[in-house]
Amino acid sequence: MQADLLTVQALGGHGCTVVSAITAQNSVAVTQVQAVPLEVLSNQLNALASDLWPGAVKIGMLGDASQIAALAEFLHWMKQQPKAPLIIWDPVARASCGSQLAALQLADCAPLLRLLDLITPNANELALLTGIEPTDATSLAVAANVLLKQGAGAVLVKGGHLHWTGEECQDWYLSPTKQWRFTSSRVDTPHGHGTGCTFASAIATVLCLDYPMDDAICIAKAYINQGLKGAVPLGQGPGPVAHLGWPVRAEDFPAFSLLADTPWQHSGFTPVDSQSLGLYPVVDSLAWVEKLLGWGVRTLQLRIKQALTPELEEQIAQAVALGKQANARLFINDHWQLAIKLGAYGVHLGQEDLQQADLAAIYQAGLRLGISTHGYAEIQRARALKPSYIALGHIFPTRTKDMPSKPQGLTRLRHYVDLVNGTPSVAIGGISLERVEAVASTGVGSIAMVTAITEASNPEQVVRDLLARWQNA
Ligand SMILES: Cc1ncc(COP(=O)(O)OP(=O)(O)O)c(N)n1
Ligand SMILES: Cc1ncsc1CCOP(=O)(O)O
Ligand SMILES: [Mg+2]
Repeated sequence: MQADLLTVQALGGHGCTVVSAITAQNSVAVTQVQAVPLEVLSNQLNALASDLWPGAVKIGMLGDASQIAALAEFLHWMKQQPKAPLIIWDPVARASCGSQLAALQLADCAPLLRLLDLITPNANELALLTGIEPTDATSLAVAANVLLKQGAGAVLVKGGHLHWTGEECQDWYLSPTKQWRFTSSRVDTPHGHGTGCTFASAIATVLCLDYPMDDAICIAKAYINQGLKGAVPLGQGPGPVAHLGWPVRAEDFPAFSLLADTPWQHSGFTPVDSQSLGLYPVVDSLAWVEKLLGWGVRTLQLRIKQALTPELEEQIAQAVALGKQANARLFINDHWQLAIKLGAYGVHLGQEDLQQADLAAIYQAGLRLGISTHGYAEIQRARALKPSYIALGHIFPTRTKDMPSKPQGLTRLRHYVDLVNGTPSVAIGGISLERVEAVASTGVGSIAMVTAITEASNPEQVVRDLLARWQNA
């Protein structure tokens, strides 16, 4: 519980606690576990809920089956209220010193499982709950599915005890619609007391700060990695994981992939010839490409959201020829086959496009590749592909495209610029002339935009002003 509160505090949340059991424990052993009476449990829950409604509830060890039932009843009520909290359960069975803390029986847990947005068992807890040892990817998925069938929204199997993954620590996220893997190198330290609680509390806190689940897990994992690297011995057993604030070092973040992604080793897409791509208009016609090149633009994108037709091919062919003549960096959006066929400078692909496109063909053809991202996890997925640039968006509200994600804002953009760690970066979404200096101050290498140019009453003047402002920013 101390680890929970330190984590919530360090990541910018405010934590309140409900004690389910009093334990006598130190870094070496747990010598007593005494569940509190049900009345005491429910009085604590009511006291907090009537005062400070939570954005998320993180549950740790529960004393016995009657507590699980009482808590489930309370959370069921909470879930029906207007601002239902997210509920995350770290089903603690053992302390990190090895002592048994609680027995976990699936039948007892069923009323709670169906209320969960996320459950975060390690390999032992998953096996205790489901009776299935996760000895490989298949058995892990079968075991996780047992919990999903009980109604849990998602299962994150923590990789600390998944020894078959070798030097890698892999955390597996499975929900009815999403399957992800978060991979880090194992941190070699005996000091990891409180790691499980810290991880789940970090996820809960970051979700409360309005990050999506994939980002919350990514940030929580980076928080754990930096905390393990910074852990020092205190007491005679494993020292506590350190609480070092919002993670910012790229090396602490896990790799992120969809389970459907095919691993692929290569030395990196052809680089762009400048760390800073500068002004990057995104337009939907050959006529715009021609005008922009004439006004001095040297990075641009042809984004025609249309199926492949001979007319489209002709437009793209002419745009590629114009781009070459002007020695410009012309990226083709989505239509990677045509881009390869016509020898374009580069291709821009989004996260969904990555699943359809033949990346190896783009790589072998020597085309540059830009990838869209909308947060920490997608940036990590993109980084693993070693693209020519990474686009970060959408920074401000945009009318140009329906975005499933929320605007990122400048603070997150600053963090993302650190995370891309040297890969050229592009900011996109709602960027206008007035916002150039603020966006440039984040250190991002380029500003991409649509309507600030295409809907301007004097686009040529706006482009010339944008070029000048970027130069001076
Ligand atoms: C520079 C840049 N950033 C992001 C996008 C968006 O790409 P994507 O997510 O694939 O969406 P569509 O543009 O295809 O609708 C982009 N095109 N360019
Ligand atoms: C294609 C795209 N991808 C993310 S935001 C965006 C549109 C940006 O348009 P605008 O500059 O008009 O906000
Ligand atoms: Mg696309």
